[in-house]
Formats: sequence, structure tokens, C-alpha cells
Amino acid sequence: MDAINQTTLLGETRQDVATLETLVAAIAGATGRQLLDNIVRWTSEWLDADVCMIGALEDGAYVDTVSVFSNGAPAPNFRYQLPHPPCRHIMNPDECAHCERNVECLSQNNPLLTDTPPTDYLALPITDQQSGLLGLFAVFSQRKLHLSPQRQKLLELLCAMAASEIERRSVETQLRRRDCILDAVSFCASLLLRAEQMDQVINTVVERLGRAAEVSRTSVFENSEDDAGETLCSLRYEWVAEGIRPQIDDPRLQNTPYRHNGFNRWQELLSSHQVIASKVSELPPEERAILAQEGIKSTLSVPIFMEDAWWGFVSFDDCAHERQWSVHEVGALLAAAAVIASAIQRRHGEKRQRQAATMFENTIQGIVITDKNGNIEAINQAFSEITGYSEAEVLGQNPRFLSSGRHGKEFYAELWQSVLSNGRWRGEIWNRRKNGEIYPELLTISTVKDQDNAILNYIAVFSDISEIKEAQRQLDYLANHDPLTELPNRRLFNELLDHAIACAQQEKRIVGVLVFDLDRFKQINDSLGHPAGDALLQEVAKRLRHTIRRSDTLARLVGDQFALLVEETEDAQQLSKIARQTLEVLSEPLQAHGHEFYITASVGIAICPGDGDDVQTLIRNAESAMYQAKEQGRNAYHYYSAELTASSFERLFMETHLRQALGKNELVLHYQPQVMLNGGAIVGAEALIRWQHPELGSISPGKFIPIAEESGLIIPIGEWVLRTACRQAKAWRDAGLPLHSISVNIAGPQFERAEFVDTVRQALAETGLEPEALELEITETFISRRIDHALAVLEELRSLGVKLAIDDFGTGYSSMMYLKRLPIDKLKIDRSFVNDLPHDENDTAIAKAIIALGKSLGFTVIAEGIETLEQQEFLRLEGCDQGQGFLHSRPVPTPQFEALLVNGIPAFAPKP
Ligand SMILES: Nc1nc2c(ncn2[C@@H]2O[C@@H]3COP(=O)(O)O[C@H]4[C@@H](O)[C@H](n5cnc6c(=O)[nH]c(N)nc65)O[C@@H]4COP(=O)(O)O[C@H]3[C@H]2O)c(=O)[nH]1
Repeated sequence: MDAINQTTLLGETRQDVATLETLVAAIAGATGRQLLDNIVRWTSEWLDADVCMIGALEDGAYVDTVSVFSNGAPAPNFRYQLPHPPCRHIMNPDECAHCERNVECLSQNNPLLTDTPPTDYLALPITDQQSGLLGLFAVFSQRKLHLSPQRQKLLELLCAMAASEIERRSVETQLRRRDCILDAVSFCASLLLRAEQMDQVINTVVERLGRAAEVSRTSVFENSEDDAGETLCSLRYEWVAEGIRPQIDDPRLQNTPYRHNGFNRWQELLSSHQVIASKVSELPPEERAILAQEGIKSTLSVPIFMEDAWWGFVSFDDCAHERQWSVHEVGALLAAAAVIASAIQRRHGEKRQRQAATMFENTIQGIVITDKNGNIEAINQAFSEITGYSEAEVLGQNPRFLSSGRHGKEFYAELWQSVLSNGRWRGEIWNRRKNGEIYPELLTISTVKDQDNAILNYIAVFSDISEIKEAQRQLDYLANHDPLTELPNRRLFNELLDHAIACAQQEKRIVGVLVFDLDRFKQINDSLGHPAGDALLQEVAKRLRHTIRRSDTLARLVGDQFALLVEETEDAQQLSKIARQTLEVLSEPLQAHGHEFYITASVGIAICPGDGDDVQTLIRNAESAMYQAKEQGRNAYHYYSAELTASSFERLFMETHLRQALGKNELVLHYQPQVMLNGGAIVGAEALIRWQHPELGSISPGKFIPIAEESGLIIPIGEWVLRTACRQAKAWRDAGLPLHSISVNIAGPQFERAEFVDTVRQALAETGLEPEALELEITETFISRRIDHALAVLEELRSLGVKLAIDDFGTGYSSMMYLKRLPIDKLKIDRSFVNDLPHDENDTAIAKAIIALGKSLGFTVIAEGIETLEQQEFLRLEGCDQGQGFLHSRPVPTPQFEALLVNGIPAFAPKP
């Protein structure tokens, strides 16, 4: 049948009608592939063509034939590439049909055409209003083909039929692919659920999805942030199809900032839940360059969100085709991304679980998990380490086997009541280890409940707090004990006394408080240093501890003050017995810190009831009594009496005011002349301190010097005396007044200070007084107590050039042995031996002996307290060199003394 003739006939002749009838017969009832096959067969016959085919356009780049009729028979489908002549014309949207002669086409791609290459070509686009170009309908012939309007109309009709079929087939393909992906997704989901090793499964999941999506590569990228808050992405998992180069080891894909790589658009889109589905050729140039370099032609990237946070994305790359991603595929791959997200999340959870498991095993806290009935389901290593029980020994048991027996039923009832009502109990509990040892735990019990609030498990977490308790005990001990002597301190003593008072009041008993204070301890501390003082206190504590009865409590209140609480006593007399015993024990020589100490103490006793009903009053009154004992000559005990309070207050008052006296210029020096007994010339002056209190008037040094010594105030006061006396003597001497020397009293604590010699040196240097014009008076008692030390200091002072006198000579333990060694200049006979001269035999003998001793050793001898001419004469005749006393002058203020210096002593004035 000639095509031209037929065309001419179409629509006009019977032949036309027949043609249409055969067409209708061919397509009637046919659907799907059958319809397309019938169309190509019918067209082939109608146009007497060698080959007739319908092709579907794939990815805009290929034609996949869907039905081919070649040389009188159906032929296999094939694919060929576009654009390719002559089919490229059909790709032009304006072209609705194309007819071409003498074509040389398709020969390479289509085996059907290579044997007998066609010369004529006729084609029409198959289009759809929504999707545009779907494919083409092509006819090849070695005979001449002509496209008449009628023929074109009929072919357009056939194209329209083919279009719906191609459309249907395309959707079918997309759905098949989608189903395929969804199959893979569900497979992966179940795989993930069952999987134990998430890492391996994630790789399988990625592969399976990649294969299902028929892509070349599936890549999972994870986000992170750098220090500057920049979002980075790193390739974490990857699957590649055969022949595709893996990228997982490419360092450029690790910690890559989206922004710096021109992928900031991706960051924006993906982070806002959008998908990137594109042919690479259609991407912006910067993105295109990077992806094309990797051979990627199409990419679909889907974000992964985890708990609403953008975690990263999964990319499906097609390196083979410029693929047009269908909505179905995108939907399925979104589901795939969700599966991957859940896998990753599970992996994180697993990690957390593993961490939790590790913590369970490695924590130092013991953990027990029981079922709802309280039977142990699991324990950790620390449980075994703390309790000593192995897992096998405890599984299935109720933890009550750990009970120590120290808590009653009520304790446990309250505990479980709290667990059941609050879901939690926390507290300290005593439990028993396997070896029977009872130990304290800090325990927390909590419940695990299901959705319906029913208890599933109890979890007990506990720490062995033995060490903490021990530390607490030590802290308590430290808080209540004196670290030096390990005796109870004032705090604990107060508590115990409080308790004792309460008990005694109930039982109508008496309680005694004895306060001990070491006499002159301060001097020891100042002279030998604190280590020696501390060692002495330790020895004293040891000795006292051994002396006291078990029922009594000894404490160190402060410094050198100890207290004894006597609870079991029949009467007050027993307390004095205890005080006496204590004094006796202490009077024994003590060895400490390489020294031998001869100490004494003063003890004050207060009794409840009577001397106070509370802790403070009792202790304060015992202290008052102790001061009273001191004032009465030390090494004694004294009961508290109401009058004592007044003197204690007075003492306290004086100490307080004495502290301010120096600053307020209330202290002054008076001077008493020292005269030559032969002739009466004033050779020296003794500086004697006076305290002029604005309210109390003049206070005698005999009252305040002991307080100054006890409180340490003697140091600044003594320095002031020394400087003032030196300055005054210098002034008098500079004024030409006849004064050989100025005598200054040095108290024991001053003399024992290591800096004493320096203080003297400085006083001389500051005032400019010649050293030989200064005489230091040191009491004999003091020198004899620590003779070696005294010797060394006196030598040093002597080397300064100052004069040294022994004051109150005769009152101490004079020993010829040391007296000989002492670098002194003068002996001062104590007033007490002068008082009754020349009538008292004893005093006379002593005075004579002292004078003889002093003379034999080459010392100057001076007698103090000369009040009568008789005394003076006796002493002078016995060879005493100098004298000092009211007979010559009382101690007087500076101006009066100046007058004495100028006018001489009236007692020696020539008789009129
Ligand atoms: N009954 C009587 N007493 C006489 C007579 N002649 C002098 N006295 C007193 O005897 C004391 C002599 O001083 P002391 O033995 O060193 O005894 C002094 C001395 O140990 C101490 N003292 C005074 N001034 C100082 C001082 O500046 N430093 C130190 N460390 N102690 C001082 O106070 C003690 C008492 O001093 P004062 O009250 O000034 O008493 C003085 C003086 O007033 C007398 O004929 N009859």
C-alpha cells in the first residue's frame, strides 16, 4: 500500500473507512502493553514501514522503547541516547511531527536498523499536558514516507493513546521503584529492631536502601559544630555500587563546613526539612563543579532529624543517569532517612546503654536491682566488694539478709512507707557484711514503674560510708579535743559539765569543778619558746591524767589552764584532797623538750550547788578561786567564795585598763636615790613605775606588775620603762647632775625573751646613755631558776658594758657555786632582811652574811628598805656600800629627784 495514495484516500474513500475499521479492531479492548503493540503493528502495516516503535523518554536523555514492530514481527525493546539525529527534532517542544528523508540514524544503537538501514523517517512526539514530552512515536522505512495532514491527525490520535499508556507505565515504574524502596525500608526497619550490632546493621541498611533506590552511592553525613559555631558535616556511612569509587576515606569529606564549600544552600534547605533532588547539571555552578567531579549525575539528599534537631543527611547519588527523582521515590527515601535516623538514634541509645552498663559495673557505689517482690535480680561488682557476697549467693534472695540488727521494725516500716509513697528513700543505714562486720551505708532506694504506675523493680544504690563516718568521728574528736594534749577541750568540758550539773540536780549530788593554772607558764613559753611550752603542757597533761580517778574528767581549757570535773564526790573536802594530790604530783620535776622543769600550779575550786548552777558560772567562779590561790603565793588551792568575785573582777578590770595605760600616758616613772652609806652621796637612782589611773588614782606596781607579767603586758611596759629611764638619766648626766647610774627593774618574762639583749642595746643607742650608766636589776629567784640561760644573757649584757645587780638577794636559793660564775656587779639585800635590823638575830646574821659574801666576791652591796638611821648605821658598819630607802627619800617624780641631785639627801645634811 502506497502511503501517499492511502493518505489521499483517508477520510474520503471506502478504503479509509476500512483502514479505520482495522484500527478500531486492533485497539478495541486492548490495554497496556497490548495496546502499544497493536498500535505499532497496525501502523507498520498501514504505512508499510520496516520498523515502527514507541519510545519513552527517560531522564530527558534516553529513549527506552516500549514497543517495537520490525519487519513484520514484534521486536525486543532497546535504549538509545538523546539527543540523537533525527530524534532530536522531536525533543523540540515546538515540533509536533517530523518527517525526514535519507536519514542515517540509529545505526549504532539499534541492531534492528543496522542490517537494512532505513532511508525515511517519520516521528511524532508523545506528550502529556502536565508532564510535557513523554516519548516519541517513530516509523522507519526504506521506502518513501510522507506526512499528510490526515495521516498526521491519525498518528496524533495514536500518540495520544500511547501517551496515556506511557504515562501509566511511568507511574507504574515509579511506584514499583517506590515499593521497592519501601520494601527495603521495612526490611531495614525490622533488621534494625532485631540487630545487636548497630554499626554493621547501619551499613547493611545503607546498602539495601541504595540498591532499592537503584543509585550508585548512598552516603550518610553527620553534622557537628566547630568552636566558632560553624556547622560541619562528616561522611559517616557509605555504600557504593560496583565500579563506584568509595569516598568514606576522603579527608575532604570529614568536618567539612557547609559554608566554605559552597553548600550553604544545602545547609539552609536541609536544616529546614527540605529535600534536594536534582540533576547535577541543573545545580548552581559551585555545587555542580564539586559533584560532577565525583562523577555524580543526579543526587537526592534527604535531611535526618533526631529529636527535632537536624542531625545530618543521607544522599542518594546516581552516577549513571541524569535521573529525574519522582515524588514517590522522594517520599520513600524520606522514609528511608527516618529509618536511618532511628538506627543512629538506637546506636546512640545503645552507647548510652553500654555506658549505663559500664557505669553499673564500674561505679564504686553498690547497686542492687530487685523485682517487685524484693527478690534480687541483679547486683554489680561494687555490691560484692562492699558486702562480700557474690552474685550467685544473692540472686533471688531478699536483701534483708544484709540487715545488721541495729534498726528496729519501725525503722524499716518508715523506710518502705517512704519508698511506696514517694517512690524514694534516702538515708543512712547499718548493714552487715558477709564477714559479720557491721558498716554504715548511705542508701537510696527508688522504684521503677511501668506506664500504669505499677512497680516493676526496686533499685538500691549505696555507698560504704565507713570511711566518711570515721572521718566524721575524727572531726568530732578534733572539735571536742585539744590536739596538743588529746584531752577534752573547753567545748566538750562544758557539755559534760552541763550534763553532770543536770544529773547532780536530779540525784541531789554535788559536782566539783577544779581549775588549774600553771604558775609562770608564760615565762617558760616566752623564754624557751613554744615548742618547749607545748612539750611541758603535754607532760603536765600526762601526769594529771594518771593522777585523776576514772570517774573524773580532765580537760584543757586554754593555754596552761586545765579543769577537772569531779562528779562522784561525797563532800567538798574530797575536792581539796584531789587539789592537794594534784599539786603534789605536779611539783615533782618534769622532763620535757630536753629541759627539767620545776613547776607549780594554782587551783581554784567551785562546787554546784552553791557556787553556781550553770556551766559558765561554775567555771568562772573556779577561775576566780584559782586567781585567789595565785595571789596567795601560788602552788596552792583555793575554794571559791562570793568575795572572790570582786577581786577577780578587779583583776580583769585592771588587765583591761593596763592595756590602754601606755597609750594614754598613764604610766610614769618615779626615782629613788641610791646613796653611798659613807658620806651620803647619791650614786644612783632606781626607776620605779607608777600607774596614775584617772579614776582609781595611783596604783602600786606590786598590784599591777604581777598582772602585767601574767598577761604579757610587761614586755611593752618594760621596754617603755627602760627607754624612759635611759633618756632621763642621759638628760640628767648631760645637764651635769651627779648621777653615776640609773637602775631599772627587769621582770622575768623580759629577761627570758631572746630579743632582750637587743632591746637593751637599742635603748642605749636611741637615748645615747653610756652603757656603764645603766644598771639592770634582776631578781635572784629568777636567775636561780634557770641559771644556765641567765648566765648566757648576763654575759651578753655585760659585754654591752651595762651594770648588773641581783635584786631581792637572799630570797632565792643562793648558791655560792653560781654566784661565783655570775658576771654581776652588785648584790641588793632584800628589804625583808633590813626591816628588823639590827634587832632580829636572823636578819642580822643574814645581812652580815650577804655583805660578807658580796664583798668576798668583789660585788658592790646595797641594802634596800632603809628606813632608820639605826639600820643605816648597822649596815655601814658591816661594810655595806650603798643604801636605798625612805630614810633618804621615797621614790619621787622627776623634778623632785632633780632637786635631790642638786641639793643632796637631807638625811645626810650636816647637822646644824
Ligand atoms: N616599805 C618600804 N619600801 C621601800 C623603801 N624603800 C623603797 N621601797 C620600795 O621598795 C620597792 C623597791 O623595789 P623592788 O624591790 O624592785 O620592788 C619593786 C619591783 O619589783 C616592782 N617594780 C617597780 N617598778 C618596776 C618596773 O619599772 N619594772 C618592774 N619589772 N618592776 C617594777 O614593783 C616593786 C614594788 O615597787 P614599789 O612599790 O615602787 O616599791 C619599791 C620602793 O618604793 C622603804 O624604806 N620602805
